[in-house]
Amino acid sequence: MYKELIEAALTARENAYVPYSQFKVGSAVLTEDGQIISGCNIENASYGATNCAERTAIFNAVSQGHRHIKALAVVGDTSTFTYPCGICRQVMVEFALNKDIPIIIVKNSEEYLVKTLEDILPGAFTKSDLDAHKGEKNV
Ligand SMILES: O=c1ccn([C@H]2C[C@H](O)[C@@H](CO)O2)c(=O)[nH]1
Ligand SMILES: [Zn+2]
Repeated sequence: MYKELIEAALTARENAYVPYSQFKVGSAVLTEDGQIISGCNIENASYGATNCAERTAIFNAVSQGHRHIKALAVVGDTSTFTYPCGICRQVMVEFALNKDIPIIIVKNSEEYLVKTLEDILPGAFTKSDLDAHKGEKNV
């Protein structure tokens, strides 16, 4: 079922720009209209400017006009499962169709785990928290 998304993440990993960590990561997202859009990690000599594969894939989708993702796959470069970092989890929440979308943690094309976004970032801070604040503010 997730085969195409996993293959897109594996292919995207080939373009990872990782001169500092040598740790290649690939990711792919499924858009609301069924497109698959991918991304890789892109490092920088100023390490903090590095962009993870998951955010590259999401930002790539958003910059092509998509506002909601229905699923995301991520694959690292080891014999273990690579989970998304905290910043990427928060960015996923911003653009996910809902908190139950599948996040597919891939080891290789045969071995993967399927979690939900709520599983990996329970009780996330969202736009609705800001909306609640606006409604309650009395200055
Ligand atoms: O889920 C992850 C975890 C790490 N990285 C990248 C960031 C950096 O380039 C390298 C090492 O942290 O891996 C990702 O792209 N996604
Ligand atoms: Zn990340």
